[in-house]
Amino acid sequence: MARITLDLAHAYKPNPQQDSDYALLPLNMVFDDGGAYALLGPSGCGKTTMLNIMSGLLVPSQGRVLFDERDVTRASPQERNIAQVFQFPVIYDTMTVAENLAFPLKNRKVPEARIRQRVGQIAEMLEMSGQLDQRAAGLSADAKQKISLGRGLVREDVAAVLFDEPLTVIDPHLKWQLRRKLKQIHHELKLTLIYVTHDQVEALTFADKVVVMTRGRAVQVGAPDELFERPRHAFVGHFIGSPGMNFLPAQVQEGALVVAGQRLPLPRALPGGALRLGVRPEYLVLAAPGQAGALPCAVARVQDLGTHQMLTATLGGEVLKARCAPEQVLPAVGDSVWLQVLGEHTCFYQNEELLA
Ligand SMILES: Nc1ncnc2c1ncn2[C@@H]1O[C@H](COP(=O)(O)OP(=O)(O)OP(=O)(O)O)[C@@H](O)[C@H]1O
Repeated sequence: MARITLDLAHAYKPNPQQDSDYALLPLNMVFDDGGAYALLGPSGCGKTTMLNIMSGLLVPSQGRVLFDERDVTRASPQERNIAQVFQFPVIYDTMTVAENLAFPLKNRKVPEARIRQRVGQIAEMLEMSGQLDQRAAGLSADAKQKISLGRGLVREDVAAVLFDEPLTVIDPHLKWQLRRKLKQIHHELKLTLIYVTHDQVEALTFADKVVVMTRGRAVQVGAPDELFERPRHAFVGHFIGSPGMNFLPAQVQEGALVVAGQRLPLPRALPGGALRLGVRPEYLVLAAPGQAGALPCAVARVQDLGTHQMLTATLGGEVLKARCAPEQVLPAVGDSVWLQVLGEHTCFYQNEELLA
């Protein structure tokens, strides 16, 4: 295994002039040996570009890639000793499940006894022990993709295992199980795993550290709870969570915080200029009329979502969402409601960046 350092940028077109010419803007990032990482972001943000640069399928247009201290910028995937799992199964239909799992080990001339042991271990982890002697051809798409996962995980000597949206073809119920399974496998095998997805649930369940990306930029690398509690960039607040963070334009004026034309006590030292106040629906609670740090809003919608209720309210032209307990008695549509926008979980952003 290896610690992977990226100090690079990538543009597919020659002579990039502006930020939008880059698939990956200049970045400096370290993936620790043995870590479980997810690269998370919307379509086109640069996840696959970053993964392909790590695997050696793509040479960055500037900068370099290090595996530990070794410069591998121009080394092939084989030279880097990387295992990869793609969206669709890459297996041999004519071989049995066991032969498929053994293949990467046979190629590396691992002794037979060790191969049997390791194939047995991986099959057990993926709950495929009963299918080891079956031919892959007759298996479902889900089972075939499980074999692909197994082939990615079977070698002990790889620098890292890279996954590119590996659960896309998997049935939703099994997907849920496999996400958890992969996390457990990571703890048992202690391999460096890097997992590309645009699905936050997948990223947050699987990874110890999530790299959140938008428009070619890695805007935050953090544990799932850090991304939830202290999004360092407004995009992270918006992208993580369901729904994402509420944002309100705000300004410091004469020692007060002005939000939607109302003056609130300044919660902490904040600079002048345009700010954005961010508060997650989970922390936007109902308050008594006139309570410090609360604002009067109009109830636009109340939804019973089983595990919780979602209250949607408007404040001037802004829309706010509050996640409320299922049994909480909520005001009716059209009523006025006071919502606590200031509290210990409230974040402030300037130019999209979290202020200290
Ligand atoms: N071979 C290529 N040639 C030119 N531009 C490319 C190429 N591959 C990707 N791009 C562009 O680079 C940017 C990043 O693409 P990339 O595939 O890395 O994003 P992604 O986050 O993996 O998206 P998706 O989830 O849709 O695969 C996009 O604007 C894309 O159009």
